[in-house]
Amino acid sequence: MSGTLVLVRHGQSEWNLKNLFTGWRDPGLTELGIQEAEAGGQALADYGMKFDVAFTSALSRAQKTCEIILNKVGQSSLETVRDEALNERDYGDLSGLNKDDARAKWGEEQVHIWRRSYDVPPPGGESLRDTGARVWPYYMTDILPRVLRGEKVLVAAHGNSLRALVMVLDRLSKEQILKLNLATGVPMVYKLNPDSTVASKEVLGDMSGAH
Ligand SMILES: O=C(O)[C@@H](CO)OP(=O)(O)O
Repeated sequence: MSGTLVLVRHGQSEWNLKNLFTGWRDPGLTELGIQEAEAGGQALADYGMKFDVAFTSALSRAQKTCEIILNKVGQSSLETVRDEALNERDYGDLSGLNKDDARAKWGEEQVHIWRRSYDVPPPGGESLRDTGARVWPYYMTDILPRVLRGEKVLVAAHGNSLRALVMVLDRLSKEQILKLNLATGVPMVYKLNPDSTVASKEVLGDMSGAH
C-alpha cells in the first residue's frame, strides 16, 4: 500500500444555487456550501484523517472548502498548493447563463452533452478531455509523487476537474463518465498501490443526490 488521496468537490456556490454555468468565474460559497464543506471536514475528522499537504484550485469556492476542511481536521496551517490546473472546466460562452434557459434554447440533450460528455466542448470552452489535458499532467507531476511517497493528500477542487481525475482512477469509459456526477462536499478516499493504481475507494457521504 502506498499513500492516500482524498478528493472533494467544493460546497454549493452562489452560482450553483442560481443554476448558472460557472466554469472559471469566481462566486463564493453559499451558507449551505459552507455547511457541506464542514460536514465533509467532519467526516474526515471522524475517519481520523491527518493530511501531509493540500492542493486546491485558483478559485475561491474550492480554496474556501479546502480551508474549512483543514480547520475541521485541526490542520489550519497545513501547506496548501493552489494551481489553476485544478480549476473547473472553462464553460466558454455558456459561463454566466442559466442552465434551464440553455435547455430551452439548445434542447435538453445538447446541454447534457456539453455538461457531461467526454469530448464535446461547450461553445468557446473546454470539453472534459480538454480539462483532463491540464489536470492529468498536474496530477502526474505534482500530486501523485507525494501520494506514492506515502503521504496523505487532500485535493479540494471542482465537479469537472475531479471527474477528469476520477475517470482515470476508476478506469471509466467515455460512456460511463457521462453518468458520473459528484456531490458537493463529499470526500472520496482513495488508497493507492505503489504502482499508482487504486487499492481501495471509500466515499464518506451520500453521492446519490448529485446532479
Ligand atoms: O457550472 C459549472 O461550472 C459546473 C459545476 O457546477 O456545472 P456542471 O454541473 O454543468 O458541470
